[in-house]
Amino acid sequence: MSDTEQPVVDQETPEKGKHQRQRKTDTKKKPVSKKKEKAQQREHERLKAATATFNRFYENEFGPERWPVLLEAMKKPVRHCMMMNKYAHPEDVLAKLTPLKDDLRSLDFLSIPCYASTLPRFPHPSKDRANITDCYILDAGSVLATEALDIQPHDRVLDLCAAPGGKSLAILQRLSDYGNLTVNEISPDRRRRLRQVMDNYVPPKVAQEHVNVLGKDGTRFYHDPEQYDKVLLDAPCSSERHLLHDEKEFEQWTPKRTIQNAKRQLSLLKAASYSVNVGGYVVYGTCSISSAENDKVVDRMVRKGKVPMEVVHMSWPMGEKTENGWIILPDRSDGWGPLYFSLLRRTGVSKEGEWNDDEEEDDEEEEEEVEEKKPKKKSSKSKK
Ligand SMILES: C[S@@+](CC[C@H](N)C(=O)[O-])C[C@H]1O[C@@H](n2cnc3c(N)ncnc32)[C@H](O)[C@@H]1O
Repeated sequence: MSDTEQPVVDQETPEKGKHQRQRKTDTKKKPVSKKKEKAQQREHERLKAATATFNRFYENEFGPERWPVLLEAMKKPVRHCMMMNKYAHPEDVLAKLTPLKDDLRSLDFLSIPCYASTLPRFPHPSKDRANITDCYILDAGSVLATEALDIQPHDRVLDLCAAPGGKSLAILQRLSDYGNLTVNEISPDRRRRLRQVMDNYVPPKVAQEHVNVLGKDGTRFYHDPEQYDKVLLDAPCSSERHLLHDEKEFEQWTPKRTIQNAKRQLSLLKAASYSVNVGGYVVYGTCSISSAENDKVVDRMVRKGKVPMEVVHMSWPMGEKTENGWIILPDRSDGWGPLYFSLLRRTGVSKEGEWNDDEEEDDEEEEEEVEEKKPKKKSSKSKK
């Protein structure tokens, strides 16, 4: 799922990856040493190979007609929206929005005030009279994922992979004085950013009484069994759209990466399911387009049944229905996404002591699936 926070992005100019910047300097045609030339050649070959593998893999997923269209849409800059912060003073917020009213479009399908903009740039978030920041810029798809949890004012909520905190903030917008939110983040640097977001957006009294920041490994989050009404698992994932804008990261991509991610995602989903009440809900989400990281993770969670979970099939205002959830893809959703999410409900108590017994067997199963997908030389045919 998308890890977007306060990007100062130009909405119309494509984000310039290092690759694009590199090309610009290359056109100056300085004499290049043989050694440098060879290094450039190797770099070029690596990129070409990664591009070919990437395209083959996802053409297999989406079919030869859809994939090029989706790829082009993903190369465009991510579309953002402006989520208003309910803790900011209403008069200050009104003063900010009034001059912008012709450029903002309210996203009415969301339950918290969010705006899309026709401006090339969103206005910067600013401080209200009490030093609370008034708005947060994020991918609108991200708000949709938290909407799926249908947060009630009194809910006890866990955000298991929370930094930098856009979705935690979206959850807080719906909680009242009776609810509380636990935000967890493993990375110390990112946790610092998360705390900063909480400090900037949430009044100290609310943060003190209703927000709990933890730094645990989410795959081992087993100390709070059946403690939460709702759990958001916005899982670390392949983030293919971001990869397309970062040449160095993109070069590292192989189909194995999606399988490694899927393993970690399943461990996180198990812990999330263990933490939710019987009858409570987990939203599992990613910003990956790989079904191995999306429907298949949910499938394996439900199939294993050690914490009994069922998929809740619901209707949704945007995106495409998948086997276990919804996916919002930028070629068909006005530039938003990618975002996958699935809503799961816990249906019973967990069976103690049987947690990890057949994980190894599962992992081998998945590795085989990827190996099988490798096409033979030069075959451009896909299964769809
Ligand atoms: C997709 S991002 C979350 C974005 C966040 N929900 C938001 O809306 O701002 C995933 C986060 O999970 C964290 N993470 C990765 N592995 C983790 C683990 N084992 N336990 C907890 N957090 C983890 C990453 O550091 C990253 O910050």
